[in-house]
Amino acid sequence: MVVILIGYMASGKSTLGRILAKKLNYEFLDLDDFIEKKENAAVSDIFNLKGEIHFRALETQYLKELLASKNNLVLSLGGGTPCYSNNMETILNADNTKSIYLKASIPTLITRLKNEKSTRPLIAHIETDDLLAEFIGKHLFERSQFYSLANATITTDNKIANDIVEELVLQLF
Ligand SMILES: Nc1ncnc2c1ncn2[C@@H]1O[C@H](COP(=O)(O)OP(=O)(O)OP(=O)(O)O)[C@@H](O)[C@H]1O
Ligand SMILES: O=C(O)C1=C[C@@H](O)[C@@H](O)[C@H](O)C1
Ligand SMILES: [Mg+2]
Repeated sequence: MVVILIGYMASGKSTLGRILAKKLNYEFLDLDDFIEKKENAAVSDIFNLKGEIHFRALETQYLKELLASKNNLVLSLGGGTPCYSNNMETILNADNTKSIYLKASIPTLITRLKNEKSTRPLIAHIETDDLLAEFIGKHLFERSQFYSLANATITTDNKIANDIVEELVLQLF
């Protein structure tokens, strides 16, 4: 099986994906990290030097490659992956694949992202906390239509990572 973790920036995809993979004895890949290795460049540099459209094309290309070639894999997507190039359709139609939306509330995301803006090119330039909060609210609203297509949704607010992973396992088997 390929388990795909979906969610907004800072929803916990990378953190929880790593723990889940260990528990299942599956390989773990983070799509952002995979792109960085393949392209030998940081995601923020790809955005800044070649533009978001180029990044989205790479993201779709590597997502398809991984879905076609891997099994026993936990794959954490980038925050925007489900929202471009019919990627959600690709994921839902892939064989032996289960997608899970890690749903975090706006206040939780704001708290986390305030401290972690610099590595995330879509928000790195937002200067004040108020503007960041406004951006996240609107952006999450636009993206929720894609995220909520996942096979299952798990709310993550006020839960410790290990408990969320227990819930994830219950959704899978
Ligand atoms: N359940 C949790 N409780 C508290 N903090 C958490 C939890 N899950 C993740 N975090 C923290 O939230 C931050 C974001 O987590 P993580 O990097 O895993 O998110 P992500 O979804 O992979 O983000 P991105 O899409 O930007 O790669 C990290 O500092 C992580 O330690
Ligand atoms: O939410 C997004 O669109 C992004 C999230 C990150 O995981 C990276 O894929 C990149 O910074 C874009
Ligand atoms: Mg991540």
